[in-house]
Amino acid sequence: MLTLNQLELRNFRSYSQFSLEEIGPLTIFIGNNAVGKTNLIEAIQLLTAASSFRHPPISQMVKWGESEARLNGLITGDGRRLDVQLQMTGHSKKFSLNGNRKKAVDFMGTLPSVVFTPDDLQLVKGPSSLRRRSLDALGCQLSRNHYLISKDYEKVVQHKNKLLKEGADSLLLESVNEMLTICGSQLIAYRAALAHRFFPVIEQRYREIADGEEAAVIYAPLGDYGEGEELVSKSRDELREALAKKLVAALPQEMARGKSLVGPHGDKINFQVKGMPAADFASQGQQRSLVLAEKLAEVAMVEEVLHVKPVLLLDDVMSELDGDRRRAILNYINQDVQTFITTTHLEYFESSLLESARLVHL
Ligand SMILES: Nc1ncnc2c1ncn2[C@@H]1O[C@H](COP(=O)(O)OP(=O)(O)OP(=O)(O)O)[C@@H](O)[C@H]1O
Repeated sequence: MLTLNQLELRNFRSYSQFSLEEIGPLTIFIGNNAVGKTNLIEAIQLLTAASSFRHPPISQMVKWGESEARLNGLITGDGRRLDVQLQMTGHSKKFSLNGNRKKAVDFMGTLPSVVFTPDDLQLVKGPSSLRRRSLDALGCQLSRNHYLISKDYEKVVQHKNKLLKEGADSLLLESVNEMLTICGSQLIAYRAALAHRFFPVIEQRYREIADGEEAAVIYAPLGDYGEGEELVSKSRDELREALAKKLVAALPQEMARGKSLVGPHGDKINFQVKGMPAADFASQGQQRSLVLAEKLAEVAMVEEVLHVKPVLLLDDVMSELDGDRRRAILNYINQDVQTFITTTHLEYFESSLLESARLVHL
């Protein structure tokens, strides 16, 4: 099993220097508010998933007054020793693996991670963009193509929005729509394939956490193209045609509003509990169970697809969960997933767990 064995931060956020060696299966970072706990979770996420859940500009991560930040990690296991490094200056990020420069896309599969923060509790009732981002973040860690296509699609939509704002003519917009159709239908196909595999795992985890209560997660991007089995059975050509038609129909309205309105950047992903839309009806407890089910399902998916156990990063979520839901997470931790937890108080943890943890006071 691959694990993060050493971690070193230099001039990263609030840290001039921080290092931790011989890291074991469970580490708990304890400290007061603003002491730098989340900064450590972010550093580990950058060295594993090559991204930060905070989505900051690079310059924000370099310690104030410094010109360069550096993160180093040593990943060991399965007879391997991997030195991972991320150097950040004002505008650039450089990843390297065993001294060789890597693109983010080639770096991110080395040791994946799943992160759970209090912000994730907005996933159920918050805007669809949060659920799309969450699905794509998993997809990007699982598949190089998902990453590349979502980046390409983002660029084309940005370009189209710029043209729409500038009042470009329909001929130019139609040619951009052709590119959008190609990348967009591919992105839909990747999302559909992932959702088809991933959502039943969320539903299963939810049943386990919520005493058999039924939940569903639904991705139906192209209206009458259905969801689940029906959607994944569509060929790439069918998806392309369906998206192209929608883009043609929407163009006059897009030109009038100066904004791109159709495509996977507007896809809806919705949770249901007992057949009802969770965004409208789920209680606080049901929302927490859904998000927890999603996170545990992410761990399972990474393991199933990449045959690597991800690192689990739990940023200050224990205080947000009740006893049963905390136990559901801690059960997972027992199933040997290397885990990092931040907390301001240790009272949320059972003594047996604390005995097996390394406590790092900040
Ligand atoms: N680029 C930076 N340079 C210096 N300090 C920074 C930088 N970015 C963030 N900080 C500081 O890091 C601190 C926040 O750290 P962090 O978010 O890790 O806190 P935390 O321990 O998780 O707190 P809480 O328990 O309140 O969530 C703040 O004091 C902030 O000012």
